Amino acid sequence: MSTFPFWVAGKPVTSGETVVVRHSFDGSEAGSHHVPSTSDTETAVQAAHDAQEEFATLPAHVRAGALDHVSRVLGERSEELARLITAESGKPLKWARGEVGRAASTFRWAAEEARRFSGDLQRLDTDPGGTGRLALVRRVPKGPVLGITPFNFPLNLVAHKVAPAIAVGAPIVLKPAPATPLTALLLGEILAETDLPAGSWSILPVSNEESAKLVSDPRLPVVSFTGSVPVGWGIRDSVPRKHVALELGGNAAVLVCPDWTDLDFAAQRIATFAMYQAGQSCISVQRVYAHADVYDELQAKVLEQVRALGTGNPRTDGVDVGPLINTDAASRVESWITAAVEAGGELLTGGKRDGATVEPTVLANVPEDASVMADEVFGPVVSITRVDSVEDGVRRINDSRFGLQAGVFTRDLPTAFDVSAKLRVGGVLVGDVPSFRADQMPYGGVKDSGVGREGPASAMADFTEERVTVLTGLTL
Ligand SMILES: NC(=O)c1ccc[n+]([C@@H]2O[C@H](COP(=O)([O-])OP(=O)(O)OC[C@H]3O[C@@H](n4cnc5c(N)ncnc54)[C@H](O)[C@@H]3O)[C@@H](O)[C@H]2O)c1
Repeated sequence: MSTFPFWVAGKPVTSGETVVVRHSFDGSEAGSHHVPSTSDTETAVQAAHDAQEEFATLPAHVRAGALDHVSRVLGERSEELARLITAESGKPLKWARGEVGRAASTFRWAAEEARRFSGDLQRLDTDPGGTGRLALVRRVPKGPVLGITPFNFPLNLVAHKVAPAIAVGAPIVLKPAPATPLTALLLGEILAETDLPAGSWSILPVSNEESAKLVSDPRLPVVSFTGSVPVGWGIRDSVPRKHVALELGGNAAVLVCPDWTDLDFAAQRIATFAMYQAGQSCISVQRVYAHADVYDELQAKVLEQVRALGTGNPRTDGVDVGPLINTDAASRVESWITAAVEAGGELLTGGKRDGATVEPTVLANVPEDASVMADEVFGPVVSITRVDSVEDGVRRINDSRFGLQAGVFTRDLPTAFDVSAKLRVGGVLVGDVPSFRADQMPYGGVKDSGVGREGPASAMADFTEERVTVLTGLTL
């Protein structure tokens, strides 16, 4: 098993202290890493601060070239990366392979955006006082970025912090999740092959306490956080004068309208994306509202699909549903299922736990205030509820403190527009489940689910601000 160095100002660093990362399925060793000391962290932050000007003025083609290199090597080393993701996160191999492909695409899109990222030219003589004046509006980095990432996508969510920061020339200090830091540290090897300036990137697998100190460090004025709701909003509240973007959790819902006839397709999508990654995705399908006209047939088909999923060792090809990140998480999910049944919900399949693995579970007609409905399950559990009208479904989806994405199965265009106008979420998928994200589109939530949008173009806008240069005495 490898022992990974951490990265300070683009250089690999080892220390006297190492930590072992274990596989949640069987406790085997996934690898280990060196732990940064306080002085390593200080060196990384100061280097980011000192690198600002050099990085911001580096030609765009150099930044884009570095991003293209990372994208290409991610593709070349995809199997090695996928196996490491599986080892440290328990994610089934097929999903881990998909994640590497997504990360390669994120770096590639960031490279393309870096090439077209530019400013604006405004003539100011539209008012008499502006005669002979021209404004050059450039976007410049707000300053070094602190990126903090969760355990569930150890590579792609790291890519969503690192790639846009490089694209705009903002130094980044990346703090990966304690449960899954190894893939980010392996990405460091690939970043180190580029000729990005020293100080432009560091990867520090530090504790939550050290992470909180980084949050309050004034040399890192931008915080881009993906993770849980309480930690995210706690960070934002603790540093009101910083620019803090939050990509947080949800209890994503699907509405199946009475006109939708392809219930096999809807059931297959619902089953797959309720259970993929054992439900540990911020846009896993958690709540399904099905119109009474289609409810019985849909429920039967979802059950059939869920029962057909392959569960077990995530390292085995063909396994769809593996363990949760640890036994504590699985116990919590199990207790929420029990509470839902005690509150009157019907357990249609699943419900049992073995170590960190929870059986794919389908519940029906659970009261809206049960945790499996109202909170974020982050486990392989989906609840199906009968509704009498599309309006009732929209009302129930909106009656949530979260608002990340939602799905609506309809082929009726006016209904699609009406529902997507009324749903209070960051994104609506028409004809599909909400568990879709592409790098070209803005991605993020409202309400407790966060603030700000990601995707290379959106994050690049978020990491920068406008700076105006007014040229005077010109013939326009
Ligand atoms: N919206 C999105 O794009 C998105 C994507 C994936 C995951 N998530 C959410 O992430 C959550 C699961 O991830 P998790 O359990 O790793 O989340 P978490 O909040 O426990 O941890 C996220 C990161 O924050 C760090 N951290 C924890 N306490 C901190 C503190 N006080 N100060 C600074 N840093 C601190 C952790 O070490 C980790 O790196 C779920 O809620 C999920 O919905 C959201």
